[in-house]
Amino acid sequence: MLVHIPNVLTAEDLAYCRKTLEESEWVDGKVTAGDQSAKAKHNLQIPQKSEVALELGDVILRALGQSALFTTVALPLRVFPPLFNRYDAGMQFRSHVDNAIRPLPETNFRIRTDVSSTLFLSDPEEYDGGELIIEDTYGSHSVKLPAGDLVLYPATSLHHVAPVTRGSRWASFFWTQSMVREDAKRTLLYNFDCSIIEVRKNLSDDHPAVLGLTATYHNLVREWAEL
Ligand SMILES: O=C(O)CCC(=O)C(=O)O
Ligand SMILES: [Fe+2]
Repeated sequence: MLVHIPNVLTAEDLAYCRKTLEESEWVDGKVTAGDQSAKAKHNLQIPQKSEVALELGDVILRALGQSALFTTVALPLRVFPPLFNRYDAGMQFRSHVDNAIRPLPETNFRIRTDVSSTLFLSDPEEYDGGELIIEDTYGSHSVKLPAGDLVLYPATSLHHVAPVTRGSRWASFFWTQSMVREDAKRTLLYNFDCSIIEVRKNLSDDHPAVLGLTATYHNLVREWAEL
């Protein structure tokens, strides 16, 4: 399931991220790529362990923590520290699938990448091209969002970033290990949750239908969650 979450970053957080990134040093993006994707990847990144990446990553993690939609869509167990990339004119990231397992920097932990995310830091008017194109069983989806908005998609998807032909596209990207590994199950839970929210607009919280649906939602999570 592909989900767009608007306004994950406030205007202040966005301005702070952009200003800090403007003053930072960028390196070749191949540093965090696997073997196949290194050949496909032509962009720049902020070094993963730099203070800037850690500091701005925390700004983003804090914002995600306040997003009920992120929680209900991703059902996060662990979120990889956000990374930052940039495509200037002529840069692109050809078709690839993200690595399944990623070591968490400075720890002995690894995460399984279930959900991939891009948080746009440039507005669509600032560049041409640079669409994130995601393939699924229903075809290709082209994503180009306002700065501060997030897209989540299954990490199992083939995807690419189209060549930027004018300007520069800046983004943060990261992966989430979900409590629910399968996209199909996460999609069912998300749709179920949205329907409960709709029902609660018309029925009181102690109505037997609300109680029953809420109990079933939690019991499905209990059935499917891996912690
Ligand atoms: O820049 C993006 O939107 C996606 C980046 C990407 O696919 C990756 O780094 O694996
Ligand atoms: Fe990717």
